[in-house]
Amino acid sequence: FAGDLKWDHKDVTYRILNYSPDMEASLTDDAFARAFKVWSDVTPLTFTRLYDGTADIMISFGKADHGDPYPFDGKDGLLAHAYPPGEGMQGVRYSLFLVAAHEFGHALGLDHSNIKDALMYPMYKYVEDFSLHRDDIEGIQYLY
Ligand SMILES: O=C(O)[C@@H](Cc1c[nH]c2ccccc12)NS(=O)(=O)c1ccc(-c2ccc(I)cc2)cc1
Ligand SMILES: [Zn+2]
Repeated sequence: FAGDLKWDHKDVTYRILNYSPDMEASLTDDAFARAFKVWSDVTPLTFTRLYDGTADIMISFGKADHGDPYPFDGKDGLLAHAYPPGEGMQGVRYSLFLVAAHEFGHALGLDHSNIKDALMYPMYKYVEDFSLHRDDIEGIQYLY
């Protein structure tokens, strides 16, 4: 995002408002906790989960039209997706952890990266043993 849109406090709170029917709640909680840890590992930020009231980051699963001007349009709602040329879906696997880590990067003020291997690259890419790219770390440490 343009400018330094960032949180003015380090102890950021989040609340999970609802769950997806396709995934066990405890797995979802764990994916989100691991996605926040990606960012707290490289900044002074802490992330605390709230169970009611208003948190800094309110997480909800939505489908197509979910009440904001950006209706989801992908098959599973969350992601817009275009497969590279070739037959079939080339074994596409979605990871809630990866998508959440990417989204939380935006929620912390990061825009997209033009480095293919960066978490903040605009195109989703499944990786087994994920780690932040230097560009992601430089971006978040510039802000916090
Ligand atoms: O990029 C996004 O977060 C959303 C919304 C969005 C579209 N353009 C911008 C520009 C700046 C911020 C957000 C968005 N677009 S999306 O098509 O739903 C999308 C979500 C996640 C990802 C993504 C997930 C995991 C990895 I690794 C890399 C990209 C790509 C695209
Ligand atoms: Zn993005």
